[in-house]
Amino acid sequence: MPDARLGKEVIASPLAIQGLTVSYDHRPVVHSVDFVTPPGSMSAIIGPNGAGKSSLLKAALGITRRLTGEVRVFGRPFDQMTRHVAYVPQRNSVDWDFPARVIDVVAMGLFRDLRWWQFGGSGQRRRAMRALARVGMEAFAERQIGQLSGGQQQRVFLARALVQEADLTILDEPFAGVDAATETAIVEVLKSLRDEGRTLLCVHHDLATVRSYFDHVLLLNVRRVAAGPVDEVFTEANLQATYGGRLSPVQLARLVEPALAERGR
Ligand SMILES: Nc1ncnc2c1ncn2[C@@H]1O[C@H](COP(=O)(O)OP(=O)(O)OP(=O)(O)O)[C@@H](O)[C@H]1O
Repeated sequence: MPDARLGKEVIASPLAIQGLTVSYDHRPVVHSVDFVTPPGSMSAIIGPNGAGKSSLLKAALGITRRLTGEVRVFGRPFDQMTRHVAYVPQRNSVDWDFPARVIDVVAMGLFRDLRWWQFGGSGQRRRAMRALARVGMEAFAERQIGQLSGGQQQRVFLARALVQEADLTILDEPFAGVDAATETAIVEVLKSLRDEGRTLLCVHHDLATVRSYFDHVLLLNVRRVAAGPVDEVFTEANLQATYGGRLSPVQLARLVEPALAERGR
């Protein structure tokens, strides 16, 4: 049962982080962060290099134990909820030279749901092929993963998360190093998942696309600068605070009020 001490918002939330501090060698790289993702939302974690974005994700996923504070997935500890969470790591964190076919990598997303005698069944292959079709990669099913382009690799990773049919999907920089067409394709898939009521949380670096891709945002620079709906939180003052005043007034105007910047040309 969910912890009765926690508020209703935390119990209903796909991911609720309270007072989270992550430290390496006694140095906090994430400090006292509170953050709640609303159900059926697409949220971005934004912040400069070294702001603690990946460390926060690792804490949320139970990958690092160097933390204090509380992380709850639908009101429960992550360990009890792993079936409900899919994770798409950074593409460059994986050895793509490992000999494996695309279809096998995608089907691996199903393994935690299966008993050993169910491995290799035709049902799994069908589910993996459906996921590959959703990201436009069914023609590559038999290819070795080492023969794919960066954008194709990212689509395969997304397909691997899709077969899990998770309620919460966490993605670490899903658009890093992909071309515009692949980025658009990935965004469409993510938005369709959100429209099905699923929740997505992405580490994201491109400030220019925050407004069109996401509905909620966490601005992070070791500490939480602000969090909430993009319309309320993605403001000039909050961006300056997050990036330590390193964005020029022109950059800020374009990011915060793109329509106004367009008209002023
Ligand atoms: N395993 C580790 N041991 C020691 N320090 C670490 C470790 N992992 C990360 N750090 C440090 O923690 C800080 C936050 O790193 P993190 O990777 O979480 O930031 P980030 O916001 O994801 O950065 P980027 O945008 O560059 O990916 C950095 O100063 C980094 O050097």
